[in-house]
Amino acid sequence: MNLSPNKNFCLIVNPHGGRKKGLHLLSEIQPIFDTAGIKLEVIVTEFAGHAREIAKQKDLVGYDGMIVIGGDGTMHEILNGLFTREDQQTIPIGLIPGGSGNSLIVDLELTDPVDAAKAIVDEHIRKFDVVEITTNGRTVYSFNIIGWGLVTDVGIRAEKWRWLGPARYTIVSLLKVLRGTQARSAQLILDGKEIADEFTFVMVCNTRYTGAMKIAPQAKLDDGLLDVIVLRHGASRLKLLSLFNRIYDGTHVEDPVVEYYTASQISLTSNQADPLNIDGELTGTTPFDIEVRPRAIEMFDRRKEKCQNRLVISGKGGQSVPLC
Ligand SMILES: Nc1ncnc2c1ncn2[C@@H]1O[C@H](COP(=O)(O)OP(=O)(O)OP(=O)(O)O)[C@@H](O)[C@H]1O
Repeated sequence: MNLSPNKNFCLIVNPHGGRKKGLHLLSEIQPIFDTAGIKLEVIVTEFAGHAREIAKQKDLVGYDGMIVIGGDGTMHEILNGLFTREDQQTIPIGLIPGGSGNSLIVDLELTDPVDAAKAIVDEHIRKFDVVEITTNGRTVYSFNIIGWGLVTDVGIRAEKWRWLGPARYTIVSLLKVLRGTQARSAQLILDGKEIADEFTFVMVCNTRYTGAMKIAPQAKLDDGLLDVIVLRHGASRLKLLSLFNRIYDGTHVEDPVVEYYTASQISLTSNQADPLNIDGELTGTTPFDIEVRPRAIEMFDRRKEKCQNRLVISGKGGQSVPLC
């Protein structure tokens, strides 16, 4: 069912995301909203952090939703703006892929901007989990991943090589593996269960995808759980390269060196203050504490809400439990 006429949406477009086609995308999708009788108030971001400022401060009264044209970085800003509003108001978010990675949109299978726009017009609203991270005495909100170790090393280098486009993550990951990965000692606690060891990386995932990589193939956006991928230190370069090859279809998790857990409360303390990769942004350091805020954000999706089962996993075993 289409949105009834006279709906008003605020549309925030990042003209610098991805291949800088945000404004072009806007002209492509605008007719879909015009035809549906939906009024768009367009705001073009003028600086990094502007989307966050808008989401935090804009008077939301009279708007039926907020549309975002951008990538994971822009979505991260919107989420953190919304969740730190003084009036605690919220609004359904519609995402149009205008970045490089677009992890959430890949999860939702809405990588075609026209499909993403139609999902908004069709008004299928779903509630998704939000991740609350406490790091350095401040709170950061995430919808995608919290990465530590190799994952952050890749993010730091990839940021310097933005000119390579989306391929930068793959190229940098391969180079890091070939040069040899660093061992980091840490204590990881998953719902009270402690794992103390040397790790290559720990990745806490809310989405299945991070960019085009299917890092957490079992992850669900609305199950109140996070999927944790753990790689302890010690795997050979050859093993890491073969795993990297399998990360795109998610079969890396079938390898015994990859541990896969689900948890809703997670903390990690390492020997030194290591940087974190939160939704692709390099922000915060270890130690950190994580908690899920189940189904705390409303988003437009192609599908309507429906009750599903999911697999709750610890190490290598698992059991299927209903979500609702
Ligand atoms: N007007 C602007 N000038 C410069 N930077 C901007 C502007 N508007 C937004 N930004 C910044 O651009 C950064 C990148 O945008 P975004 O994350 O949407 O795209 P991306 O990095 O290409 O995609 P992804 O995060 O999906 O890989 C964001 O972190 C945001 O802060």
